Amino acid sequence: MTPAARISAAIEVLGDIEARRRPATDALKDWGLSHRFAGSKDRAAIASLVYDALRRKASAAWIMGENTPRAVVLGMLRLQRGLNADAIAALCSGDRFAPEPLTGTEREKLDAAKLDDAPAHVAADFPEWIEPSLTRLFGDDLVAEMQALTTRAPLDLRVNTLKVSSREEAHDALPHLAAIETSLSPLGLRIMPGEDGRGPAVQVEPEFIKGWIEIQDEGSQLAALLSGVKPGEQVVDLCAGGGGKTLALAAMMENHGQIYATDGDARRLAPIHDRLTRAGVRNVQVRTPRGGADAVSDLNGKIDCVLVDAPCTGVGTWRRNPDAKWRLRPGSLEVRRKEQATVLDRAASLVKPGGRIVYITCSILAEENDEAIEGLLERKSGEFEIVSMPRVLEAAGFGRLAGSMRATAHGLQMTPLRTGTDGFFVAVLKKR
Ligand SMILES: C[S@@+](CC[C@H](N)C(=O)[O-])C[C@H]1O[C@@H](n2cnc3c(N)ncnc32)[C@H](O)[C@@H]1O
Repeated sequence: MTPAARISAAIEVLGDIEARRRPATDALKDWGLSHRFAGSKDRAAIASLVYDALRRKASAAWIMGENTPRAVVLGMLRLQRGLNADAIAALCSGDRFAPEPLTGTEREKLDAAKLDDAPAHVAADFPEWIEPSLTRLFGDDLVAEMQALTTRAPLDLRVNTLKVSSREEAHDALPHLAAIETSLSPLGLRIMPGEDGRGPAVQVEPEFIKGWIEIQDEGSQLAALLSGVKPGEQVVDLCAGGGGKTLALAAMMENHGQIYATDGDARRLAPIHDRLTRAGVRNVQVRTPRGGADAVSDLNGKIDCVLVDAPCTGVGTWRRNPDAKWRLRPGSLEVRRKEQATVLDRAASLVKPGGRIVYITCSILAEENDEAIEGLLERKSGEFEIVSMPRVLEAAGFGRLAGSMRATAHGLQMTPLRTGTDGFFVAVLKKR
């Protein structure tokens, strides 16, 4: 397919996403099924155009003065890909499979491409209704912070110290990935996205299959490291899901002590078994819930550290899932908040006196971060105290990071702008 034909395809897919209000992955999959002639490079290029258009949907529509899929794709080519009006006109030739030629107005709009008067939620591409929450967190940095969340995310790897002695060893074994060492996590390797937005297929690397490396955002690595878990501790990973954090905790504990990994949804736990084996983890008991029964009821009051990697809106991962932001609704935030209260209450009964709850979300919304913590403190009046973030950072050996992370009322906020990671929140509560 020509570059112009790929743009036509991206406009078509975007139209499908809008018309049927469906996730981008589904629309792209359907497009691929009905256009079997398109090769894998074409599909990847089209997906990349669609995701970039979703990243800049509001600002692209603003500069074009209309909200059609064509306008959004054209505006994105200008704003996100940096093409000038001439380059875009050359692509829109009207030839077979190419988009129709630019109208005079489109050309003028692309030439001007002005966002100066755009309101913050347009200039930085987020739903207007979350602006009050974001303003409370970011203040004057609102636009810069949210614009950083419209960029493409790198692919981060965590080096598994149960299998490799050092990050350097893994790095040296994978020179063709052109990875760089992450600056904050001592275990991270970072692969920048390619021109077309694609990353390498890390899962086929022999080192991945041997368990030397895991795919994990640097922010997620840091969140696990800030838990400060140590060899010999009793730990519950209450929302373990596919086990991303569980694996990181097991490596920190050097396979000593015990991690109980569970999740409210048994299906989410399914991949964890293979991942534990591949990573050489031997200190994890997977507790799969059955028939609605609590899988860790025997552990009440016995646990040193309960990790709550809470269900959340995932606003902090919008670089990777840009269509999720346009589907976020107040109702879904409310549902997540109730789930967060449930998991925090469950964690509160598992932790022993003197033990701690480490609360993590991949969100930047105060409603599911500081406010979730405030909710627990109120419900369990006097039982818990916040561990101050300088202490958490010092204890985990990360005192030097205090300046890069944003301190909130009760925890720490990582963001693409401040830490170059996904937007992660971490708070630590100690049981008195
Ligand atoms: C952010 S995901 C976990 C990701 C995982 N820890 C990782 O690092 O790969 C949140 C998880 O919370 C689980 N969850 C939701 N409500 C829950 C509940 N009441 N009890 C336990 N887990 C729950 C979801 O099924 C989901 O797997």
